[in-house]
Amino acid sequence: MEIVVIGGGSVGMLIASFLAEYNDRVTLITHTEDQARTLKQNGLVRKNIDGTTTVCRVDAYTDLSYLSKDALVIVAVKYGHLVQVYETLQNLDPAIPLLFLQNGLAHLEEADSLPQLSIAFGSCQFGAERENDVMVHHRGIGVMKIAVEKGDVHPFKLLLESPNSFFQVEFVKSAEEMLFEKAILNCFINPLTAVLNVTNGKLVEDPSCYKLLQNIYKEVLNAFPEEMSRISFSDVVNLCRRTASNTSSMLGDMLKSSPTEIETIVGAVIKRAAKAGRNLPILETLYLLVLAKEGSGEKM
Ligand SMILES: NC(=O)C1=CN([C@@H]2O[C@H](COP(=O)(O)OP(=O)(O)OC[C@H]3O[C@@H](n4cnc5c(N)ncnc54)[C@H](OP(=O)(O)O)[C@@H]3O)[C@@H](O)[C@H]2O)C=CC1
Ligand SMILES: CC(C)(CO)C(=O)C(=O)O
Repeated sequence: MEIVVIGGGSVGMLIASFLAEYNDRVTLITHTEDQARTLKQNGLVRKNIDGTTTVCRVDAYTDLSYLSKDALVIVAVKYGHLVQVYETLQNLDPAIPLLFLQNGLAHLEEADSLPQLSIAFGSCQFGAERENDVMVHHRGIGVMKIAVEKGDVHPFKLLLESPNSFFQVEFVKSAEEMLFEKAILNCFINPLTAVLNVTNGKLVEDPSCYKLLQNIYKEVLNAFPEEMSRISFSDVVNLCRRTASNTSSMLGDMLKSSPTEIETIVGAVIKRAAKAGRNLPILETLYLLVLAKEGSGEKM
């Protein structure tokens, strides 16, 4: 089966490189002709956690017009780019299975209304950082969780076949639960790293950041006692440690002066707390700080 990854950024390049290790029909859909051409010429280069380099062959295009009928399509663009991608997907064969890898909550309902019969959502607990058109750094080991929201689970099972222990996939039952838990984890890491301009590891190395993390944890625990029974404070600390050298995707956006995913991650969690009559004042402050920084257009 062909695997097509839309989005030649950090996550798209990283997973395409792992998938290409055991599937010789991996295609990346990039934004620019330049990136597609260089990828085809030079291959996709992954800088591994242990300092080694892996080069994989992938195909690359800027659109899906050539797509074969037996493809699995993985969407690895930022939330803000999904509107454009949805338009393309509307015109694809409904039999083509789709997997969405965005952080946040807003895309869950939106993607459900696409014509495709099999739709799954993923939650990536690894760190990835694109260096240039052909090179990506693997910045933290973590599983990719997948929940099949509708349709056939079978086409997604192919993702379980990776022989590489650094790329592990796990199936879970509820996409809603999985995405909410990941959004909560992102609420601890993404806005703080974006505001402070630090890597994920700094949040647990610096005593003041650590205290802030503890305070946010207490606040979120109070707002969502049931959901938080599945997320311990050590889960938060471990995610920071496992992705210590990563620039979070939100900080990455700030550094590029690109729109962040603050609404679909932190905004959505604050709204859900408000519905339950709970306030999240620390998180709301971070949310506003990110919005203010974004609005100022200041490059960090
Ligand atoms: N980076 C990380 O460590 C992690 C990220 N995530 C999540 O994964 C998702 C993707 O993030 P990330 O990979 O970091 O983002 P990036 O911005 O690095 O990558 C997204 C890529 O998609 C490209 N793109 C946008 N629209 C299209 C399109 N229509 N067709 C083809 N390519 C397109 C962008 O091109 P251009 O730059 O030209 O716009 C960019 O190269 C986000 O939701 C993020 O929150 C989850 C876990 C970890
Ligand atoms: C897993 C983590 C926190 C890695 O940085 C991430 O999801 C992100 O950067 O958006």
